[in-house]
Amino acid sequence: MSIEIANVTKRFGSFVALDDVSLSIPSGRLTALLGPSGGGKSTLLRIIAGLESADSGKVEIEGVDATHLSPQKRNVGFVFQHYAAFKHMSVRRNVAFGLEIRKRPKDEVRDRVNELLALVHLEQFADRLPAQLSGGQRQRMALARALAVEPTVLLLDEPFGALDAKVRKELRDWLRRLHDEVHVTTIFVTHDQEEALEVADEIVVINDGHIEQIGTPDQLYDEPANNFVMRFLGPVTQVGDRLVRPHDLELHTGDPAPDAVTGRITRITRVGFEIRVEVTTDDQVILVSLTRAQFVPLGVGMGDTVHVRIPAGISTATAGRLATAA
Ligand SMILES: Nc1ncnc2c1ncn2[C@@H]1O[C@H](COP(=O)(O)OP(=O)(O)OP(=O)(O)O)[C@@H](O)[C@H]1O
Repeated sequence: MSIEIANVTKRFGSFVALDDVSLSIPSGRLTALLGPSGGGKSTLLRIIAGLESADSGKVEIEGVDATHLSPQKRNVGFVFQHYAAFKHMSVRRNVAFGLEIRKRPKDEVRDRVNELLALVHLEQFADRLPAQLSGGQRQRMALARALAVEPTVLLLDEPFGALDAKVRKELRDWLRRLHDEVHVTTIFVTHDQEEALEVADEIVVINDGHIEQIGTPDQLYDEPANNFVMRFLGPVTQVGDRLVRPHDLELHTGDPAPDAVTGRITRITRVGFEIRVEVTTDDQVILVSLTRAQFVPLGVGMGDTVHVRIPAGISTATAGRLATAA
């Protein structure tokens, strides 16, 4: 285990930002801290970095008690949402900075910087100033700079948060590939469930100062520990007293299956490859998500009567607890 967090509590005045949090983060993995705004993700990351100190509890990094170590002594690299580069220095010099202040030999610095610029695909921009880069390129430079000093742990706080959706997506894929190449233990904060599901080996869901669940993307998605995780990880809809994912539902016409509920189609929306069908029953509105290939053969339209059922083996939640459909 690379990072051990034991019983960490952090208060700001009377507000409890982290409440007795314990967590093991494995070496060499890409771990996401995921949760809603204000839940405590950044505070936890800053405590690992040494930028904030816990009121109680312990932080261990690679077997060393880091609880009272300064950030410089923890050998961590950071990248934040708005990365502060040295504006008057070229990309190359920005990346070299950490090595130069450590007085590493010139040849070694040059070779390492070239290697890092290649890794983040910025070789051709080495002599530009940071202001001459796009937002995505600047965040890649920030990552190269953080990696230059070979940190034990790389900490990323919403590193792509300020970028537009398309660039975010590209950088996400790129971060995953980069991590597969360098394998440095990486922790990144995000409030975007899709980003966490796509990139992380392991996800820690943090809400209201405590951990709701830790698991792989599949575990969280398929076996959410509670309603909060189920709702946070993806869309849900309610059928009777059960929460279920809209794309897990089945729609049929004709005679209703014994376990189906019946309603009328009150809305049909097409979003890319997905068809969202709203079915209104006597007492609820159910959202069903189908592919075009599933929807077209049904031959249904607005106002038609349809039956909705939860197929066997689908993970559902009831108010307050989890159940699996029989
Ligand atoms: N220096 C501080 N002084 C007072 N309150 C703080 C301070 N830093 C954080 N908080 C509070 O602690 C709570 C947790 O903040 P934190 O930044 O860890 O949340 P987060 O999960 O990272 O949210 P976001 O995604 O919005 O950054 C918030 O309610 C925040 O207002």
